Amino acid sequence: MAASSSLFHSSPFPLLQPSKPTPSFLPIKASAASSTSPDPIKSSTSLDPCPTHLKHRRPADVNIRDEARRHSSTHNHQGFSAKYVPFSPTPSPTESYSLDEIVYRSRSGGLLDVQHDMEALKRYDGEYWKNLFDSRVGKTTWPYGSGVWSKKEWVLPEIDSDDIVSAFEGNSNLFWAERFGKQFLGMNDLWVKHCGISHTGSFKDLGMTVLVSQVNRLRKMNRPVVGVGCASTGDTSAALSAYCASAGIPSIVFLPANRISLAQLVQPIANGAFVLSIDTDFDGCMQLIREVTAELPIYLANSLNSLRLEGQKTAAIEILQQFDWEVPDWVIVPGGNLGNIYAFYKGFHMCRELGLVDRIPRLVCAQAANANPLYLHYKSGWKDFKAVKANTTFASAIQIGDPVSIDRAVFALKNSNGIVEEATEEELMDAMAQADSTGMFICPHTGVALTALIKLRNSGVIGPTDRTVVVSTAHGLKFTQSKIDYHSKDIGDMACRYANPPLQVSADFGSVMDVLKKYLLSKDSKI
Ligand SMILES: Cc1ncc(COP(=O)(O)O)c(C=O)c1O
Ligand SMILES: N[C@@H](CCOP(=O)(O)O)C(=O)O
Repeated sequence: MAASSSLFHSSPFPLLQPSKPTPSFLPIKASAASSTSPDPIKSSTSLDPCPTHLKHRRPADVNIRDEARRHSSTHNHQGFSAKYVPFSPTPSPTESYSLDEIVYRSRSGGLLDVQHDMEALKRYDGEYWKNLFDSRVGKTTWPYGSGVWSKKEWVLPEIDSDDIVSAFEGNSNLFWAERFGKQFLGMNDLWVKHCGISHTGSFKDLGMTVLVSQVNRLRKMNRPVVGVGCASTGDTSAALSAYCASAGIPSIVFLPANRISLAQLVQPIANGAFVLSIDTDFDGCMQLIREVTAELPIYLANSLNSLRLEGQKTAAIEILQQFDWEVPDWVIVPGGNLGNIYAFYKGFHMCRELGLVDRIPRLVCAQAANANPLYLHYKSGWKDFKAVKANTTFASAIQIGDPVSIDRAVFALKNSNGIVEEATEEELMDAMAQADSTGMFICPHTGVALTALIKLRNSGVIGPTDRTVVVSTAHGLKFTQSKIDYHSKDIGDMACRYANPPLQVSADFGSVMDVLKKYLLSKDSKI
């Protein structure tokens, strides 16, 4: 097939070092150096009745999944593998589980981690992986068009592409926060990784595509998985229900009643999930789903399940890729159940171990002061961890007092020379409003991360020229009520200093002209 041979070239990368073998299943970038795969854009002209890129199009009755299926039947042995091991700096070599087992905890009751066969991955050097990942960005090739599955060999190497449930998530915008950086922080190398500009509006899509794909595989293997369930503060449930709906798998979500935004609540409802609104907080829901999934054939979709983090870690790899594999100095991540901070660490760490970069950034985990168990733990010098009762916060998705991934987060922070910061309600709402006033439209959790940045910048820990990435975890449109409250100055004990309420004006030309002149004068002294 002309189309598949250009997408899945079977010859080695022309530009890669000859000492390393090149697996035949990997696609290559169309390159001017290749006589068989001319650059489709360069070789077509606007006068050509049938441009070259159309001549190379797959036949009309073939879709991208069929194309991948045909390809995998000829190249089904990749040689890479992964398994569950107890989460530990030195995992016991005697305890491990296949990813096809349904297991969330180690024998001792501790967390699990997905361990890749690093020796197999190391058979290819850093340049190789960089070229491979770069060659897949922005394509429609199944499943590599996804920012997660473009790193498939590092995520779930053994899954059949046909079992993958993907919305081509990832590849999210790394936004240069030019005005926010200059105006509020005196910084010119500040970036916001918009993980929330995504299929269901949060970074959870990155992990959920992996988890639901594995569930799809398990169900095809006739494993006892009738449905998939989670406890949620609103984003995990949205992602779970969307991915399950797209694969026709039942989803069950436990939501803390009256503690998530309306936009988040409507997502699983619209996607056909079985939604339980439970009169408790997130920690209560988490406890319940753990008990329920131990009894019923419901697969656990929270980040306690280490599969999720395999997808989430690709956001870290993507950041490096977007900087042409240069390492930023700082990455700031808002933390709740604390899976994501470890996922970022793991992504950066893998890139260093496999030779794509030579160091990792310093990580900052940012918490709401109203739900700050990690911050308190950090401030105590990592003494005994104590769960807290999480209080209401505008950053409602991180209103979590007993995070399941506490051990993973501590490990990530200790190994990245990391820092934990906190944000009061006023600080996080002001930061969100300031960011919005420079053209963003962020969620309150991103406001928490920006507050951490502001504090670390003011104290001089983060320097004016440090390249810094703030991870934005959800879309601001999910949290409009918090913005309405702020801009209406409708929040007790909060000055709402950056509120921008609409002006009521009567419907006559004179009144409208008066207010407009006043406004323009305030903006431009030349008028
Ligand atoms: C929008 C948003 N930001 C941040 C977080 C925190 O992520 P994690 O629980 O992995 O720490 C969550 C969920 O917990 C979230 O939904
Ligand atoms: N913010 C999360 C809380 C649960 O986190 P998880 O990563 O363990 O699923 C949510 O949106 O539910």
